[in-house]
Amino acid sequence: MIPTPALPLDLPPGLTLDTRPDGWTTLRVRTALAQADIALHGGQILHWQPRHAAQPVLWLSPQAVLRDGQAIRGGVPVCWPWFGPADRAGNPAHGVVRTRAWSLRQATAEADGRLLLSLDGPAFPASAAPGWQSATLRLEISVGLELALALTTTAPPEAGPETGPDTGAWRLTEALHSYFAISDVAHTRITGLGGCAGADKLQSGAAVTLPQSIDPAQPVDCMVAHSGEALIADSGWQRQIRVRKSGSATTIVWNPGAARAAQLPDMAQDGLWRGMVCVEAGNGPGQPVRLAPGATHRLAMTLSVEALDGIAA
Ligand SMILES: O=P(O)(O)OC[C@H]1O[C@H](O)[C@H](O)[C@@H](O)[C@@H]1O
Repeated sequence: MIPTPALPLDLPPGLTLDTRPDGWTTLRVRTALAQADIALHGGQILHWQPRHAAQPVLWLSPQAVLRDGQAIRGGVPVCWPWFGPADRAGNPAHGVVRTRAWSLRQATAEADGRLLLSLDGPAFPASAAPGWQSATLRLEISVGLELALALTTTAPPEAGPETGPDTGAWRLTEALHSYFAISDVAHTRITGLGGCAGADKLQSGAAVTLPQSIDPAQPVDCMVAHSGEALIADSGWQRQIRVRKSGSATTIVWNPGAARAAQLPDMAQDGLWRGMVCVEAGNGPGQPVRLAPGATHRLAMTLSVEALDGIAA
């Protein structure tokens, strides 16, 4: 069933509703500063391109589908209230909100040309994520020459399941799982994570320390302790994408490579994996957030794109 989106009656200039041929609704932002498309399904930004960028900044699989209960492959999926595999059988990876309908709470056009959107997280049954159904989740999106995303969690008012020093707290893992568009993995390097330590998911979670320059032409799936910025330098498109973040103690770097991509939904088409890389802002299982009942936490990410200075080999 395609949910009917709840929308404010008056949309500001630059924001329209787009009903796609498959019946799903996206919010379409077209301003003097940038263009963006946002699906209410998953509260997921699918496209952002500031006016000075010749190419979209976010990658969206041409095979992606908007389907109830399914995640959209690309853009910035919201992983919440867990990142990674579920801790109980039958639950999906990466939480319960990337496959459900969010609602638009507010949309405003700012005097400086930015368009601000505020989305409320979806309802979900208690069985999907026990206790979390009484949390409040909100995503704020600022579309302009930069793209800023802020995901705010207010923990349930009741005591959570944690024991030990944080008895009664809620354990949250999460990510803004950004997929970036690149000209080709062969022309791209990721920097800013050199020396950061964490887990290599390709080696069953073995300890890893990242090099100064990551070559995404080799399969990579690492979650490392890192709270600074990362750069995605692309000599093919002569640009670099800057990923800044706050409230995030983990950065996740992922490219599946050819063999794994062939097994993944919406990535199997020959060569699609070469045009994307994920550099994600989160709080992973190695650095979970523990929230007292009713406490608030804000995970934020700001993206910008600029001419390439040089590429680290
Ligand atoms: O296929 P999905 O459930 O969307 O997950 C896609 C990817 O997300 C993250 O980047 C993880 O680190 C990967 O291990 C995972 O494969």
